[in-house]
Amino acid sequence: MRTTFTDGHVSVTGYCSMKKEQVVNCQFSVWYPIFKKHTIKSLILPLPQNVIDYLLDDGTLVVSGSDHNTQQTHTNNSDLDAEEDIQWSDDETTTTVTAPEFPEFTAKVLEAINALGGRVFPKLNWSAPRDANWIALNSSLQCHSLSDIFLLFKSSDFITHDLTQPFLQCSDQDSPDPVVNYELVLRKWSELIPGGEFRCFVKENKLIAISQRDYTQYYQHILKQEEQICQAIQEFFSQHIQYNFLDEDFVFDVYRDSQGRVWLIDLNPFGEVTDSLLFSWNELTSGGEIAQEGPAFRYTTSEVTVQPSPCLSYRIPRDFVDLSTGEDAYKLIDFLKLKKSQQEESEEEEEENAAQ
Ligand SMILES: Nc1ncnc2c1ncn2[C@@H]1O[C@H](COP(=O)(O)OP(=O)(O)OP(=O)(O)O)[C@@H](O)[C@H]1O
Ligand SMILES: [Mg+2]
Repeated sequence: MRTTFTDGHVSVTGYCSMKKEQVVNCQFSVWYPIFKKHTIKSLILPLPQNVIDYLLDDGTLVVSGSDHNTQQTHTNNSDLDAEEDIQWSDDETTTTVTAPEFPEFTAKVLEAINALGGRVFPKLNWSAPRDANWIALNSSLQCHSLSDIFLLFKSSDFITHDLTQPFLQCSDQDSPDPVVNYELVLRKWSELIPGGEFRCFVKENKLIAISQRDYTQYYQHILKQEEQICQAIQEFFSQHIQYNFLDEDFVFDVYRDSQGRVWLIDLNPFGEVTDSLLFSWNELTSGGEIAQEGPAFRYTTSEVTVQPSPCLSYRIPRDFVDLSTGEDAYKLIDFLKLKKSQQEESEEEEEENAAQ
């Protein structure tokens, strides 16, 4: 969920009157228990306040490597003979940048990651850090440790949006903001083929529209199987989703796997915080041509309309910008250190694998 979307769609506000309650209902921990059987296995961990504070503190991007078993050096002077140790001193006083440690939380997260098979997709109450995948060593949202998760979360505007202004675009601004209990959502990593993902718009409990999710690409199979796809999604909706959610207006995302089985991926508020993809919010709310008979189904039909990836515009590395303006050298240093330790670790793994 986010406030702005720089994908060429014109963002016009005021089409729908999304309420704070609707946003509350779309939190992962609200919908997951209802639709557990039809979605990817996930675990929810409450986020302690000190972890929230750390995620919001953009003074330093310090990511602890302690759960990686790498020897990060937060040192006293006696260790300084190690070649790689750098001490940042500020005249007489020595400042050592220390990554905060959250031993209890780290243990819980690692346990959850292991229970989910060692590789997870992380989210907060609403959003995944999709705008930050470029920063990860593997350029993916796949995480193996808490430091992988922290690096993505601290680099993501979508995550900051969840933490600071989840009710920004709601029409009932005069009412007090509902209390949000922040949660770390860990989902079992699943190799989803982007061409199998669709976004479905539900208004007054009626499925009115379906859009290809990755609309920047042309997928021939969608064109070929238009009927079957639309049919499978409609059946999934009427059998498992319709009337089972707390709201009558919402947006749900599905994945149709290679066997044709449909899975629920996410639930989103029916409103402009949710990207309307190949529709416009005006169309979806005005009740015009859409959904006279069954849902309208839209997908990209040729290479000609292929557009650049919507998240490209998020890829300006904030840390480099800050460094260039001289505001915070530590950020870049920590970032580079982290990259280095991850690199070394993956090299070690490779060596171990090679040795076996
Ligand atoms: N468990 C998973 N394993 C691997 N990839 C996943 C997993 N869950 C989701 N994804 C991928 O990440 C994308 C984004 O996931 P999700 O919809 O949960 O994020 P979001 O922040 O709610 O996105 P949006 O802002 O579009 O609603 C999905 O379209 C899918 O491609
Ligand atoms: Mg979503």
